[in-house]
Amino acid sequence: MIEVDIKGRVGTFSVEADFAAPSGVTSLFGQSGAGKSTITNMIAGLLRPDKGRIAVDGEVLFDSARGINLSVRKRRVGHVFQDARLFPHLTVKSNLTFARWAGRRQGSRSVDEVVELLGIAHLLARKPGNLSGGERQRVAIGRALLSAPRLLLMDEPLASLDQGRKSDILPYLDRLRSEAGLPIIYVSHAMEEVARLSQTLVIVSGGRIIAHGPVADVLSRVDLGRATGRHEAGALLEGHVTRIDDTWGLSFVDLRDGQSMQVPGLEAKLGEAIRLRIRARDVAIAVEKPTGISIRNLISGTVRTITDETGPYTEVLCTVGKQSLRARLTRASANELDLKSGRQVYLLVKSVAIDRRQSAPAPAVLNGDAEMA
Ligand SMILES: Nc1ncnc2c1ncn2[C@@H]1O[C@H](COP(=O)(O)OP(=O)(O)OP(=O)(O)O)[C@@H](O)[C@H]1O
Repeated sequence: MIEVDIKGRVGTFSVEADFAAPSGVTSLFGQSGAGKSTITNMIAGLLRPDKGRIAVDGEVLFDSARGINLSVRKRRVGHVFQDARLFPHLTVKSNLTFARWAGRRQGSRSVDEVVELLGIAHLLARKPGNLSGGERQRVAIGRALLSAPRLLLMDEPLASLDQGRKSDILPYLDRLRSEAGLPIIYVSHAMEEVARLSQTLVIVSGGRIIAHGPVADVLSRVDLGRATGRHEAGALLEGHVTRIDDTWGLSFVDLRDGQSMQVPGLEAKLGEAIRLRIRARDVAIAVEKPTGISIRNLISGTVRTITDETGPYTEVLCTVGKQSLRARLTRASANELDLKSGRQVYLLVKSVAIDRRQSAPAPAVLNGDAEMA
């Protein structure tokens, strides 16, 4: 459990952050300059808040009322930055073992375990200058893990990588989330990463927390508009792979309400829990079941809300079983179909719109609903 309730400033910029998150990955998401790094630097002990309290798993790192302000070292926060910040003159192995020594305490993980977790065994003899950006970041994550942290703080760890390298490293982050067994704060302004990795989402804007909670709940909030980015806005659906059709390369993912989605090219095993991110702009709505159509996913749902916008677009939030889907339509279409709260509709999702980057193993628990584990 991470508990943050702080007020502070850097220069003329003030932050006020109050959120609590259960274990797992908590993402801080916001536009550039929103205050994400300022908040994380306060958690790490690199900046001092004016007042408040920060605790991780009941261990108090900062409490102005009680005069507690642990040093950076005593906080035991493993910090991974956008640039890997490895020692250039040391080999990968020495970078890793140095971290273990510098942590001055025996962590629960051995170097071998961390090397295996991050797939960096073949890099041990090399120096950072001879690694790709993605490899360097994996070593940096390994180094942070070996310093025996109680919290892992990752500040835009993929921001300096191109799309290909990002896709290479994301599966390691999925593994890290499920196997590292420590709370992770993940800072990003890439919705794709945040939606894939997080259990808890914290939206930062203008130095304030404007929303926080289970990631699927926050992403289904159409009122957050600009703060979550309209172009990338979407919802999460979770389910298990119930059937794999090798002939057509399709996996069937149940939506826990008797319906299923067909996803192409999914590298998942039968029975595996999967999280799918469906962007609002990839969803269309029909008020009657369409026939003679190439779209394979016709999901039945109920309109919950429609945003009241003045521009050409509107967003329609629909309930699908216990989950939500968002559709971005023109206001003219929504008006023509007479969409209203409570109306039964069909949500049309092109299978090709759900690409592999958008589909990932589901974290252990979403929405705190044990049934979804
Ligand atoms: N040392 C500083 N002195 C004065 N102002 C600062 C300092 N550090 C950051 N700021 C300002 O505080 C605001 C928040 O910066 P911060 O780095 O926390 O944002 P961010 O959300 O992490 O952005 P990005 O995604 O671009 O890294 C910005 O307006 C920034 O210019």
